[in-house]
Amino acid sequence: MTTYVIKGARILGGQKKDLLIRDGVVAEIGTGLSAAGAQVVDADGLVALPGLVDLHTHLREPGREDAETVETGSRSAALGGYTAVCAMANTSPVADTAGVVEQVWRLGREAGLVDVQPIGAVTVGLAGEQLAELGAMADSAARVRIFSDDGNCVADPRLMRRALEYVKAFDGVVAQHAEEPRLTSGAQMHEGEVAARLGMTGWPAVAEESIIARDVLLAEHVGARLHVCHVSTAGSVEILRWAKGRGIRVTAEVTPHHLLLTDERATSYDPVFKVNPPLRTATDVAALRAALVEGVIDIVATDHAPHAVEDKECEWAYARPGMLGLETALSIVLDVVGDELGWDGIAERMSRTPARIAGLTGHGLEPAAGAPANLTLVDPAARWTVDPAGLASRSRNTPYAAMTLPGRVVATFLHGEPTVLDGKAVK
Ligand SMILES: NC(=O)N[C@@H](CC(=O)O)C(=O)O
Ligand SMILES: [Zn+2]
Ligand SMILES: [Zn+2]
Repeated sequence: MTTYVIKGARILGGQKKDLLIRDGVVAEIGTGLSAAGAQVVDADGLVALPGLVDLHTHLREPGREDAETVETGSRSAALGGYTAVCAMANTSPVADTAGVVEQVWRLGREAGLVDVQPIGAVTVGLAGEQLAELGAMADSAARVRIFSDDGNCVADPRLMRRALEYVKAFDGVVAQHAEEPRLTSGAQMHEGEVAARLGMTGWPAVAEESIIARDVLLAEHVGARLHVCHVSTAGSVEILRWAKGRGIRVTAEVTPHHLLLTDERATSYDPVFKVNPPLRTATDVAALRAALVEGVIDIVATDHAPHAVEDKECEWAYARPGMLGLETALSIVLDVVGDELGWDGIAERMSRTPARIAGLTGHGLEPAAGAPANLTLVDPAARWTVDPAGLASRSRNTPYAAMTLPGRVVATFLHGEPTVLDGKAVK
């Protein structure tokens, strides 16, 4: 293994330090460091963050390798500054058995670009009828701790209760896609003024909020951990604030796109803006930003949802919901709440807290002597323009095409080896 000396990176607290990286760990941290045969990485002007952790990524393998593979999604993640991603279970076949989660976990190891932590399905085939073999997935080599039917809501309250009871035994967590399906049938976008103007069927905020309200009460009743995926409304924030005030064990994520974009984008009829839950109003966006800064929403998760051209470049009504996120997440977060959060807040919401929720002990750690060397170096002064064709993802469905964004990932280190150097993937 190569030894690296990262020279003059700004670490949290603002000091400039050198980091000596050897045998997968930060061996030394100080000033004027050098080591025989070491490769020097000039980090003058760069900020060192703990490697980012994404709690919500769709990698599409097995089943839709034309849209993304574990390898291409992992490369996207590394370029976005991530060292770990949690891979959602809505693959084909669904990740509802020990066999499938172990396959995804193994593919992640083989790609070696980020740590891929599979998420297991809550119900067999995401059908919402029968609990999947949660215990077997937890005991497998993939050591699954997060369970989600994401894409679908676990709508049956009795199944949701049983899933919460089951995962409590091994301190697992159920990550809910909060969408009361009876309130969203045929929905195309956020139910509101814009949908009325466009004549599209709406997805009302209450479809999300009613499930979150129900689930925090179930989590309280059971005493188990609940995680709420992609929170998108101001009302959801109020329910979460109430639940946290009561001491209910609930965490929540918001996506970069829900922090930036609104339902006005649908007026373009460009399906790149079709996503689940839908883009909401400017009032919702403001509430989500404030909740993330305050900590009512714990983390940013990308909900990176690659889709093949034929599933996205078609009429709005037929397009699949979802958008890319891994390569742009940090820049969007810096753009919308960077000043309020500061670097420590960014590290908290994009690395430390997601690592803690997922139980990924080697991630989300400050660079310190002896800690696993999972870190990312960011140039806060750089700006870059998003070119869909230049992304490492196999898909092209970014809503940020041609936008110029702040902050560039210059290098990412995974277990002491670079996956990204000079802003380019190493392999
Ligand atoms: N977010 C989306 O719009 N789509 C996701 C599913 C999901 O996250 O619900 C997908 O798998 O494409
Ligand atoms: Zn979802
Ligand atoms: Zn998702």
